[in-house]
Amino acid sequence: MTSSYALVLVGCGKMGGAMLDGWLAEGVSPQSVLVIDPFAKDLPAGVTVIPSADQMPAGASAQVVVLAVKPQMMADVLPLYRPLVSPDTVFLSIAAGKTIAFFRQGLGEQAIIVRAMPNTPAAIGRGMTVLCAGPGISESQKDHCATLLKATGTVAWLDDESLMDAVTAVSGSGPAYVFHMVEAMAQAGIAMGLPADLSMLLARQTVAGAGELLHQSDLPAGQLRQNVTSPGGTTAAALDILMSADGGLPDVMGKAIAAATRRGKELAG
Ligand SMILES: NC(=O)C1=CN([C@@H]2O[C@H](COP(=O)(O)OP(=O)(O)OC[C@H]3O[C@@H](n4cnc5c(N)ncnc54)[C@H](O)[C@@H]3O)[C@@H](O)[C@H]2O)C=CC1
Ligand SMILES: O=C(O)[C@@H]1CCC=N1
Repeated sequence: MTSSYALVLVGCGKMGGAMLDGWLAEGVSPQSVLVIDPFAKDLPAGVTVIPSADQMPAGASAQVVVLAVKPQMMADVLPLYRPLVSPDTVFLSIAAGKTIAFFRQGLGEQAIIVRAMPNTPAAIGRGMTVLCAGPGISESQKDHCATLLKATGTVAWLDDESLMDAVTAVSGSGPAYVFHMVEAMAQAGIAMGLPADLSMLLARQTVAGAGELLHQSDLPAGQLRQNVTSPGGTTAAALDILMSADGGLPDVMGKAIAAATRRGKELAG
């Protein structure tokens, strides 16, 4: 077993697994990746997996250690990875809420940390990741992290770490809101008499198609919305409800994103 890894992925669940899929699809060599996860299953061929850090080969080193376990277990897991701390190793956390200060406390002040917030469309190269760098990181290490995450979609850097909980609330959790909208649209179609299968197909294809149009078009979302909306027509009737000043979608979305941001701050501790 080689002991010098380009990537060590600690936790290969829904998000870690999505990122791994994205990396492998973009040509990262499976042999350069070590996954550490006691419950990992269905891993891509060629990727080495071990159940726990104590089974790492002696003297193992890594360019990037991606910390992708639940925030609630991060404090227990971190001390196991202190042997990997070196000036040449970046610890890239994707955990909601957990701060750079928290990782420097768990791994030691010398540890080089990047706090990242990806989302699950990373699995198909259409993710959105925001990165925030801790002290001591070199420009080439920042470039390396950005290149790694660009393999899974779009990347943005943020200087003000205090905004990472808002980032998490918008783009990290955001795919769930969109999937829930599909569920809600399908349910509403059923209420209007559509067969369940057809209603789900309509809702799913409409959101996927609208997402793709948004992706490929240069027009702002508001213009794309107006392009659907004939004066006095069906869309306008629906938007009167969704855009109502009193309890419309902006109001509900504002409350939802504020709740997610608050939860991120709670998870910091
Ligand atoms: N699911 C999502 O859409 C996103 C999740 N995140 C963050 O990603 C992290 C993981 O979340 P999910 O993938 O959703 O959770 P998950 O539960 O699907 O994955 C966690 C993985 O950690 C593994 N694990 C448990 N104990 C371990 C240990 N001691 N050592 C190594 N691995 C261990 C589990 O077997 C599991 O495969 C969280 O910190 C979350 O905040 C960030 C952005 C989006
Ligand atoms: O729900 C969560 O806490 C994680 C972080 C962003 C998406 N999933």
